[in-house]
Amino acid sequence: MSSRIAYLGPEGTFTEQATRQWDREGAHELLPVPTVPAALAALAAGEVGAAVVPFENSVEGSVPATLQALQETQDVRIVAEELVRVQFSLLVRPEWAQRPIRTVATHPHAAAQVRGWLAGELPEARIVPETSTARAAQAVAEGQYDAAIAAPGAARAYGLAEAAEQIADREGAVTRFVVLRAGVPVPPPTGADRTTLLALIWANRPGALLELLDQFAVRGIDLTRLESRPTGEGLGEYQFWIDATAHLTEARMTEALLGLRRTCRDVRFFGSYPRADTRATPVPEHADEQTYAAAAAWVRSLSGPAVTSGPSRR
Ligand SMILES: O=C(O)C(=O)Cc1ccccc1
Repeated sequence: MSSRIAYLGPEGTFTEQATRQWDREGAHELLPVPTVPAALAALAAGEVGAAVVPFENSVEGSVPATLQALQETQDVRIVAEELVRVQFSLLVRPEWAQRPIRTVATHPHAAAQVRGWLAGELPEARIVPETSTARAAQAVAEGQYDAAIAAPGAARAYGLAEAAEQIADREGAVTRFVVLRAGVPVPPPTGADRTTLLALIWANRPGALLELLDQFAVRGIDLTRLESRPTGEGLGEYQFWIDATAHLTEARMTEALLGLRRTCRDVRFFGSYPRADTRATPVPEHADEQTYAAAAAWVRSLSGPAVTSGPSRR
């Protein structure tokens, strides 16, 4: 398998920062690709061993292009996640610093996070969506637009000047990136793990969403993201992306998956992997491994000679 890593490029994206953070030792060759589907295609073709894509932002929510591309893939697993603090600068060609800014290019997720600043400072400018913030910076260097909104590092990569720094409407935004691989086993549990699922519920079934949520609620599993996305099959046909803070091999998660599989039209498993913040979510006593094991032992014991009292919990 290739040891190269594809990432949403070109050079200078936030995704590159996430990729370097994951490839701490710089052991892998990094391959910038223009779009998320291109990263997944390189993975499927075996041209790279892993792909890093933006997934979710603390201000703007999920990255729809990533969810869409993942919905269309087969056999891709999330094996890790990385968190990157994002900061945005307005980049211009140095020789153009005094010219009026009529066009500003950036990634839609970045545009959404600087909307207030743009409305105040450049109310007349046309905002042009690009495939990434660094692609926007590169296009400014090529003369296609007057300015780009990108990471400060993109200024260095493309010889641009920072006309304004720290322009996000909300400070401290964090983006979550996922590392994808194909045909690999699930990494072992660490005690602070996340599982990503896509569940397709039966349409026109009252209570179907409540039933889905109940699979987690009764087993003491905390959800960190729940997102409805259209299936594309027709109005009212929805599927749900779920991030749950438990590992596939934990009894409470295994049982929740059994429940989902029984009650949903389809369930796709996108992986169990360590949480980047390494924060372990407390497990309620009724849902921890020992309690599940004790309960299972009790059920097994029932087929033997009559028991006079129930088990103690531990
Ligand atoms: O375009 C980039 O630099 C990306 O990596 C995608 C992105 C865009 C805006 C916020 C976070 C990630």
